[in-house]
Amino acid sequence: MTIAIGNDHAGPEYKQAIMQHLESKGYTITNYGTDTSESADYPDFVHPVAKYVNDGNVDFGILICGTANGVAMTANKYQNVRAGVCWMGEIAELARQHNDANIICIPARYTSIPQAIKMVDVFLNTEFEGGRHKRRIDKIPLSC
Ligand SMILES: O=C(CO)[C@H](O)[C@H](O)[C@H](O)COP(=O)(O)O
Repeated sequence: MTIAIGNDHAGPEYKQAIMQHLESKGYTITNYGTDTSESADYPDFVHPVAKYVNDGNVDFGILICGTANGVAMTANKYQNVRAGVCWMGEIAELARQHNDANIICIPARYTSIPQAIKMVDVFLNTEFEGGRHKRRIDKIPLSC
């Protein structure tokens, strides 16, 4: 499974821990985030991650900023992206089961690294349920 990951200055440690965890499990990850705590602008790394997911070049994206709102807002500008803000395992599970989310957005300043890793594991290992949820996600894109 291939993954694109990105983060701003709020989350380099979270990104490193998630990458280390996933690489030890055999995932292929491309890193578009910053590796320092120097102030950075989240759209600069969200666009490459979201574009890769949007174009089907990777299976999933992982985005990290302080609240997760900025990265989610930016990523959801892309037609084929469904980016969900997640703060606990059950929300990450439902983001996949009900929303077919293809990017998980993690609020580094409001969750722990172990919790973030748990959410990512759940997210990557949960299938979309389809059915009524497929009908609903098909209504998300703007037709105008
Ligand atoms: O949470 C964020 C965007 O939704 C970002 O992580 C920003 O860093 C956040 O807005 C805080 O900004 P600051 O420059 O770290 O004060």
